[in-house]
Amino acid sequence: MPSHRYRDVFAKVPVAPVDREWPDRRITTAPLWVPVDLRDGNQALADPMDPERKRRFFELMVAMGYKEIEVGYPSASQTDFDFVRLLATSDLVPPDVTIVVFTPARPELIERTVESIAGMRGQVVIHMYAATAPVWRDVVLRRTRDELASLIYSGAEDILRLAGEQENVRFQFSPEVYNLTEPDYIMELSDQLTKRWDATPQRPVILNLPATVEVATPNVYADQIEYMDKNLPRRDSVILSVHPHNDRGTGIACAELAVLAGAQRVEGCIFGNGERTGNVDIATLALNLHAQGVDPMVDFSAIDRIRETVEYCTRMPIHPRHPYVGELVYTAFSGTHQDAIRKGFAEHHRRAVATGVPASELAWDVPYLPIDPADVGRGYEAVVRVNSQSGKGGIAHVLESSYGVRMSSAEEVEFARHVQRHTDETGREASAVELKGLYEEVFGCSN
Ligand SMILES: CC(=O)SCCNC(=O)CCNC(=O)[C@H](O)C(C)(C)COP(=O)(O)OP(=O)(O)OC[C@H]1O[C@@H](n2cnc3c(N)ncnc32)[C@H](O)[C@@H]1OP(=O)(O)O
Ligand SMILES: CC(C)C(=O)C(=O)O
Repeated sequence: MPSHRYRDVFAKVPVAPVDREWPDRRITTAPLWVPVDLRDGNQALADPMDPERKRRFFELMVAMGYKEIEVGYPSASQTDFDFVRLLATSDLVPPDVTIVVFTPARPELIERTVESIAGMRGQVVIHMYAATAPVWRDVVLRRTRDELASLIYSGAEDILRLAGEQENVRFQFSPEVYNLTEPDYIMELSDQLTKRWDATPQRPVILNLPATVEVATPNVYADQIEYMDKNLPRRDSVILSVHPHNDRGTGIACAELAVLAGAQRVEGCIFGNGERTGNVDIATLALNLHAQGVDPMVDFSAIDRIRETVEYCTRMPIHPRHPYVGELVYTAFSGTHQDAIRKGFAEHHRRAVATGVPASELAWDVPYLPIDPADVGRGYEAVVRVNSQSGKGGIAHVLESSYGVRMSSAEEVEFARHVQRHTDETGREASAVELKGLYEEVFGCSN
């Protein structure tokens, strides 16, 4: 492998030293989640969402309780523009939901973006971006630092001129590929933008710091965020936001460490659609909080319905091992896992009876299941499934939970031998019905 062709992040950009505090902190409240499925997710699809899909996805996000939603790139396509117009002219947006529209720093596209939000009654954020990292400056935009800064300030002034008088409008800036941009440059841009946009605690500016392409271990991103948190001018008038992608497969860790490091707002996609390996998965982030006893402030109690809508709108299936939502994530095939789960369930129900606390409210300590599948609307039928990797505990659990069949310890051992022979022969999973048939063959009746 020609690994010598690549350099680590430290060879590409100065990472400012920070007296880091994030490793000692804990997350005790949910950040503000901002789903960008209708923009960053949408732009990565082979077939972008049609109006009906956009609307269905938007309604899903509102129903789940998201309070700020990026709804599109209105200057990109008529579909995007029309969708924002639909939101501006209908009652689809509840009063407590803020709409975000996305634009590059190009005057004609800013104008079109502002046109799209005319008449919007609720809160709106105009989100302007420009790539600030050296390779993008030199190769893509072909501008020096100063020239690019002028382009950004000019975009900021255009936005202010066209929409600054609208009291329901706030401003956001994203230095694209923040994680590869010099910190002093971001500091300078941020200082100028918060000054020009007149950021105040009442009308804060959102500074969104994207890991547009993941390039380093998550601790480096956390340091980069904590540095901004500690050094940004007008910090109390800035909402510090992050936007991790998942190129190294560590988008979740980047987002979590960034929140520890001071990020107040997290952009991502539900189940992680997005450019290349995706945006950070804000469903996993939310349910990670839930699993630590922190209210995620969004509702995943019917996760399969959410999955169906997301799959329909993106036309992409969700992997069976996807955290919290995958078909197999609450299922054990292997014997010792099944045995532990079975004992864990029994103990859980014993404690429920002993304490009088309903099983659905009782503290959860069932081995191998980080959360109770019922919290996300899953049943228990699929928790234990049987194949040649299974053992007597799991087999007994399936028979008991599906048919109320209880075996003695000796019967469990004997029956497991028969099942093992059967699954070894077939090489497949044995369903509950098959197990019942086998049981009747072996013991001659169903008790
Ligand atoms: C990290 C992100 O996710 S960024 C968002 C990416 N999303 C999308 O691109 C989806 C929607 N985009 C589009 O529909 C189109 O790209 C449009 C309508 C915005 C622009 O289309 P076109 O005018 O045809 O330009 P094109 O797509 O080739 O973009 C490249 C031009 O934009 C310029 N540009 C790129 N980013 C920015 C920016 N943030 N601000 C200002 N100019 C920019 C480039 O320098 C280039 O200009 P040049 O042609 O003078 O060299
Ligand atoms: C411009 C920002 C928000 C973005 O989409 C990215 O950098 O990935």
